[in-house]
Amino acid sequence: MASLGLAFHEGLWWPLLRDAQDAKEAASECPGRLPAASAALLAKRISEGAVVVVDGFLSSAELAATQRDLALLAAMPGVLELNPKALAGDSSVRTDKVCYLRAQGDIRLEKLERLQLCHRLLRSLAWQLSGGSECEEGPLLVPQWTQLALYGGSGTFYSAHVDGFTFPSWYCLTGLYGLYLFLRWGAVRRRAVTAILYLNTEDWSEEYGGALCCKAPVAHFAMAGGSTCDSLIAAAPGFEGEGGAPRPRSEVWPKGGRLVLFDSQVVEHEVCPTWRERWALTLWISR
Ligand SMILES: O=C(O)CCC(=O)C(=O)O
Ligand SMILES: [Fe+2]
Repeated sequence: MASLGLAFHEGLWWPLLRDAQDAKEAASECPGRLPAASAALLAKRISEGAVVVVDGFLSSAELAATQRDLALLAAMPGVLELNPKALAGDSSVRTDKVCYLRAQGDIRLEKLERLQLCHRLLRSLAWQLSGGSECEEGPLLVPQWTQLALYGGSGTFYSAHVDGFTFPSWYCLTGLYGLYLFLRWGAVRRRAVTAILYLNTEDWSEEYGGALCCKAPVAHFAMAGGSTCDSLIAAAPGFEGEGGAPRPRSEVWPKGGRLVLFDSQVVEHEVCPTWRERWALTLWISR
């Protein structure tokens, strides 16, 4: 019983989602930036299993100001730590450094207004993606925290994985152990949409490596008139994979200001070895 309790408490659910907000509440701090008319299309593409890419989600000026914030943050001693897996002694899965940013009471963010804006913009996406109403599959839940990851430029990587975890139907036959796992993976099980905002140079070169490689087709858009636009334009013709065989592998370069969205339970992805510093701010929208 004690280990069940521990699984529940330590097992991601309590620490990670206890103070999550519903989508509407999370968006109340910051108006969503996606053009309202396009948000439904993006949600549809995500539900079809595509990796949605939106270029120009941040303007060049916002990106430059955010990069200044990142330099300040990186200079704060002990703020970026090795990721939890590597800290626990396993560096075979991922080698990035991370810092978890929280919406409230995070003094590190107090003076970093642009980074705060990025955090809020990500947190406002759930309400936009659900079309400003509750989703059929249940309301979306927005954690208070985002993950800021720094991949150093020495071949840092994150091997292939899926962000969520769906329990196979037979797992209930495993009895108490199944219940333990169910609780242990509580928050991961509840991840719905992964939202990543890249904070690197806009002209990221392929030589730098660091692609987000996905086993999924890409649906590519750009903000039509900069980050205050009222519509999205399809940056690549249509939905790659639509009508034909889905592309088995897509490479998404971590260009600054680019937003990437995908179904956390479905899309297998990896960060290929990076030869330049690579920053990514991630939110796992849950349910
Ligand atoms: O930074 C990226 O492009 C993806 C990172 C990732 O897959 C993760 O943190 O789960
Ligand atoms: Fe991931």
